[in-house]
Amino acid sequence: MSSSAVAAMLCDLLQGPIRWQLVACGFELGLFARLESPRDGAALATELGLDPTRVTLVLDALCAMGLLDKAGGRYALTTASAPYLHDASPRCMRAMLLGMARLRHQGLDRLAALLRAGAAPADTAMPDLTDPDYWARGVAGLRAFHRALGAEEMLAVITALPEWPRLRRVLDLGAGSEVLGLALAERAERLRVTLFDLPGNIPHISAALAEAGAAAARVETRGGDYNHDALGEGHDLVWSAMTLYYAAPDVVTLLRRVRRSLAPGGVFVSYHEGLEGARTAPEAHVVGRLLPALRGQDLSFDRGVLVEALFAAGFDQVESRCVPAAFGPMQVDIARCRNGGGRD
Ligand SMILES: C[S@@+](CC[C@H](N)C(=O)[O-])C[C@H]1O[C@@H](n2cnc3c(N)ncnc32)[C@H](O)[C@@H]1O
Repeated sequence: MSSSAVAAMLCDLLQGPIRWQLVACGFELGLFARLESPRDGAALATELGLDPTRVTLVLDALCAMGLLDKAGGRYALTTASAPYLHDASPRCMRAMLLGMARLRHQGLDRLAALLRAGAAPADTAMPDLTDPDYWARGVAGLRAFHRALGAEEMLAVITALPEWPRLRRVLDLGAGSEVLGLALAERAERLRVTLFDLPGNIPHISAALAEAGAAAARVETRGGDYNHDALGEGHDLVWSAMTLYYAAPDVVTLLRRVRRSLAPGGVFVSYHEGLEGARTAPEAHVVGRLLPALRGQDLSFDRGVLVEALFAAGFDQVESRCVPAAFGPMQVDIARCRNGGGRD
């Protein structure tokens, strides 16, 4: 990076927290939900019991960010921002962004204190990512992520597989929500999809499936711990995205069980980050996941670790490539067995 680019980047850093707090404030006060059509800023403030002058300043700043339009003193969501900011939109990112902010920002204002020797201050304790209740609460956030952009990015990887036209049985390991499974079932009538997740998450996922359309009849849930409970068998595709961190006692053991759950000719696809440069890149993952890492949950995989684990688990063909994604580049590892099956 040139020195002038470094200077510009350092100046831009000052904007980041302000931009995020403006969006968080818009969600918290219900501003976005009231700006579907143009509204007078002062009238909106009065309706919400807020200070009209200060609300106008905030609305102007949201306009400056490109999230609102202002015309004749009236404010409204833009065509591009409305799907992500309006609560009634199926792609609203509210639950996702607020959940991710809790995970990624909590304790940020005490970063220096966290680096001192000794235990992290109790008041900045992070959620325990191995706690089943954490994920049950997180289904809403994951669903919002999947609806807004995640499922689309993942679907593109799956439908590009050479096996796609003949896939019938799919297992989504650590699914997080019903969104990807439903999108797959809607895309191809031949597909039967099993969503495997921790038991605490299943009622939330099943409830959403019960409200979904006809394709939901071909999507089933299975609650369990993928380290101990049966994964089923005869899968043409096992998909696992951003979940293998929780493999125990190690990832090779889980991947061996995944291989055995495949039908002859079946394929396993992993969608996880791959850190490079001695864990200094990509910036999106290294910086984005810093706070959890500082709490001792430095879970990101180094690039190549999962490829090695796949070979160790008995797969004999592994293709690996990097794809762009909203939260930073992701490594797609596609594993097959030449002997055509998952048997040892
Ligand atoms: C970061 S989320 C990823 C969700 C989704 N696959 C995605 O890519 O957005 C991790 C998921 O793995 C699930 N999970 C964690 N440990 C698990 C275990 N031992 N057995 C089954 N699922 C597990 C969590 O409940 C959560 O839904």
